[in-house]
Amino acid sequence: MSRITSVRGRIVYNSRGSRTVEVDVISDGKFLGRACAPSGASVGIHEVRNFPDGGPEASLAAITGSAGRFKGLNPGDSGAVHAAVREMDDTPDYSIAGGASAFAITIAAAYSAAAAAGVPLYRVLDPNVEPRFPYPLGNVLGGGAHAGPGSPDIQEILVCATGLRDIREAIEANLAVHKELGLVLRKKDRLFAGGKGDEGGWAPRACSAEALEMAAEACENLGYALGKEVSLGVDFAASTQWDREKGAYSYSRDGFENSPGEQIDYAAGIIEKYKLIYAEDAVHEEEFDGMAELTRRFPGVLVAGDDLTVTSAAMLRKAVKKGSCNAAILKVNQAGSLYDAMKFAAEATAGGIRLVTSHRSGETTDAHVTHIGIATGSVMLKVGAVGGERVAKANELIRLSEQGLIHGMAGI
Ligand SMILES: C=C(OP(=O)(O)O)C(=O)O
Ligand SMILES: [Mg+2]
Repeated sequence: MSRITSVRGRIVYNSRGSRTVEVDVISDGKFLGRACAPSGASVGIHEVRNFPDGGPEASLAAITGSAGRFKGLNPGDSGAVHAAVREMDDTPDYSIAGGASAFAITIAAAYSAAAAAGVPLYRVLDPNVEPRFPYPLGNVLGGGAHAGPGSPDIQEILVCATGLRDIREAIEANLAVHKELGLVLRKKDRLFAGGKGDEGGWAPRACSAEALEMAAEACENLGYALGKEVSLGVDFAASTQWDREKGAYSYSRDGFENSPGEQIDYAAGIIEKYKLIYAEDAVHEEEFDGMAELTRRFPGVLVAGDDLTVTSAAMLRKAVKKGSCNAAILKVNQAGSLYDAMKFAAEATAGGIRLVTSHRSGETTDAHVTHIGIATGSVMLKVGAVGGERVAKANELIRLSEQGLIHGMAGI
């Protein structure tokens, strides 16, 4: 059995050019596992803290100070690695070391175990998984917290080739829609300079309604019938619009306000008009009942929680009890430790909730999210469409397809 022989952290940079932590775990003096922590921009109130007071440097100090705790552990024993992480920081929200430290150590350890065993990471995460390719869910247009003023209020317009059965075709369909949408935007707005949001989706000066129309037009120009070969999805990230004092959703760019009831009808109207396959956080993160209404109204759509469920088993239990979603985003750094995220995944699957494993807006070039999506039986992989840190995840799907060990696409 392999044993961890060293743990070392360093400060590197994420896709926003911000400082983050990366960890190297080495087992048996030679098997390297490396992981780098991402960061969100639209962060759920119940997520763990990514960094403590003192920022990435404080996380690095915690990693360096605790490196000895991990020595001698089996890198593939996620429970033991998690327990050592909890000795480093036993606060519920990782306020001492930051969730980024827990994230990077636990994923780097799993990678080191995979290197030692000579198997893909997804096999270490679940040795019994019957692997399938999750459908890539690509951000083609960004707004909200991911793009500058003047961009749409809704955060993400997404595309997913749910009608295609080949992973390369599914990736290429997303890329084709992204390209075509760039052409549509240039045609409609001669001043459009090709700006993009944090996740690589175009960030035009347009309201949400115009943005949705142009995304649909791009799909149709390519000959895709919406809801057939290719479907649209939306991450409303509605907590960004929610104004608690007013008790209303304020769409300041789009120029309207929605009461809580109107917000449900607004989201329902978009789901119907554009035949969405995927609708995330359509109401704010504490509105479990509003989410439940949408879940009841649209059983054929993935009505997903992200800020609602924050990769927390406790929040998920509440959502399941209330029927607030039929799908949930899995972002390891919302939970901090990979161990807790995998427990969340198991509980979601047992509760009939479909999983969508996701990147963050401030990403890294790592591709572990691809393996986590496969290991958890996720139906979709929300990893963006373009940008080096986004295609890194799609390219890992292509590499894995060459091994011939993954049989077909996930059933949505
Ligand atoms: C990926 C997302 O953005 P962030 O990482 O900013 O939370 C999201 O909200 O789904
Ligand atoms: Mg989201």
